[in-house]
Amino acid sequence: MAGFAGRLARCWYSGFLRSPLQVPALGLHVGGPAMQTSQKDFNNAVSQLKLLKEDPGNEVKLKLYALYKQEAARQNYVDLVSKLSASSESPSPEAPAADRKQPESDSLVVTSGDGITTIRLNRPTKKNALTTQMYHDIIAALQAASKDESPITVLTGSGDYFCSGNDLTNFTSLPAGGPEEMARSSAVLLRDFVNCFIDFPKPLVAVVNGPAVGISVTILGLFDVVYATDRATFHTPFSHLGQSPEGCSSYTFPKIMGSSKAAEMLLFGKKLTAQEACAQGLVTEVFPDSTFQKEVWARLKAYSKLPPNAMRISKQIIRDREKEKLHAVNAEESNVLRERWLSDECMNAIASFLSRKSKL
Ligand SMILES: CCCCC/C=C/CC(=O)SCCNC(=O)CCNC(=O)[C@H](O)C(C)(C)COP(=O)(O)OP(=O)(O)OC[C@H]1O[C@@H](n2cnc3c(N)ncnc32)[C@H](O)[C@@H]1OP(=O)(O)O
Repeated sequence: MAGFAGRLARCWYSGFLRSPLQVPALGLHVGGPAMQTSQKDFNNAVSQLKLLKEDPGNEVKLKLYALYKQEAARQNYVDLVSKLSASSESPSPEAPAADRKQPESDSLVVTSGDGITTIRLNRPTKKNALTTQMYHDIIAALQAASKDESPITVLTGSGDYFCSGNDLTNFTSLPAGGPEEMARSSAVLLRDFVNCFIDFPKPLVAVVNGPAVGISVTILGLFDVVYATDRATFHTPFSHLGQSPEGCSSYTFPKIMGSSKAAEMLLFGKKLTAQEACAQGLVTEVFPDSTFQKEVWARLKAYSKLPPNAMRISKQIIRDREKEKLHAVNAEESNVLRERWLSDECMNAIASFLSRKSKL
């Protein structure tokens, strides 16, 4: 395990040295004197760090990484304020649901309107990669949506991606219990997250606005309807990452598309186009990107006027006999992944992505 911690520490350190200029908003003075470091001071400090002859050790590197993250938090602050200013200039037709506890982070936006509750992944600069906080927020949003007034619930993304899957930097926040504790708590969170989709009682629709990767693809087997832009692709590169299938895909994908097509995706990471995913039954319908939003939302608004109890009960009849099986599959997949996350294959793949050596 020391090897893993060392590898990640090296990644963090090299990432920090590599990307000082990716830290924006340094000139913004939002606090007291201690916050008033100028861009020049910061750049000087980074240059000095690069000149150090001796490795400052893991403890110092972790401190540097934490400070670097604080600067990233300032950027989030600026992004949020500009988003608030933008939304006060152009009011959206959808309103945040008043009776709903809003997500902890602005990386998830939940709105309700026209009989539809929309859960929007809102981290476009990171291709909507799912942070640990986002998993918690999605769980809370689904729980609230299961009880709200809207007959239909939608999951979609902001920007050009639907979602690039699990945020690979989630694995760098090692808790006191080390990698084993990180793997254990991630497996519990994964299981709880997927259970919410298995148990969701109303029509659940994915509006796939762009490429989808990893867990954002596998959970689609638990949705009732999946609409995709023709720009979308569907990619589950688990073997490339030393990982294994989740989201009940080891069960739903063979059922939906047959075992050999499922194996090509889940074992070999074959990326499907939207048309291929539709031909194989994972996607309900594909729309041209130019009319995607207009056509899909018009259709969903019409569907949301159907009697809600009839839709719920029909979903129950379709899905309920599978629930027990799905819960068992989810538990098994989460346990297997817990082991996988501690494997050399997985650690090397994550370290390689974080040090920018690899991309899908
Ligand atoms: C509770 C835990 C549950 C865990 C469940 C497990 C799930 C398994 C999976 O989901 S496996 C899938 C994991 N995802 C990936 O491996 C995708 C990694 N990302 C990429 O390969 C590429 O970023 C891309 C192909 C998605 C997009 O490439 P493109 O060139 O178009 O864009 P950039 O690479 O420049 O991306 C923009 C910035 O976004 C960061 N980013 C994108 N995806 C992720 C991600 N999954 N994790 C962390 N960061 C991601 C990327 O690093 C860029 O950041 P930067 O601007 O700071 O450089």
